[in-house]
Amino acid sequence: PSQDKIKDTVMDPEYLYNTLKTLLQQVKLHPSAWPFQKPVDKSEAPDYYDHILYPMDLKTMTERLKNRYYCHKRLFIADMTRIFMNCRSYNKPETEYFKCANTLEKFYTTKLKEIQGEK
Ligand SMILES: COc1cccc2onc(N)c12
Repeated sequence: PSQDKIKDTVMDPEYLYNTLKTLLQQVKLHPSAWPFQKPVDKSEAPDYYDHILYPMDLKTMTERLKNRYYCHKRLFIADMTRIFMNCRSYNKPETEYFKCANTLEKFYTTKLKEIQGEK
């Protein structure tokens, strides 16, 4: 039993890492992910960083995952949610970016629930 305990504890970080890696990969491959692959370029939105204080993107999340920053699910969820919140805060509802955020968030939330074993 004690041996199991040790294995279980060790497996957790690896299990979390691999689960988040798969989820992030699926999100990055989604057709609506294109606006979020890299940090917003100032040349495309000169005032973006005046409005958005905590930018986030899928490339940064990939680096954070690799650096083992996501030691708990909630850290991953916080960064992913920020991508969508930033987009909906800076862009108007009728824009392509805003629509991509909603579509991608629906996909992401569905995948997350599958992992968490929710119905
Ligand atoms: C290429 O993505 C952009 C370009 C210009 C403004 C933007 O706000 N949110 C974005 N994802 C965005």
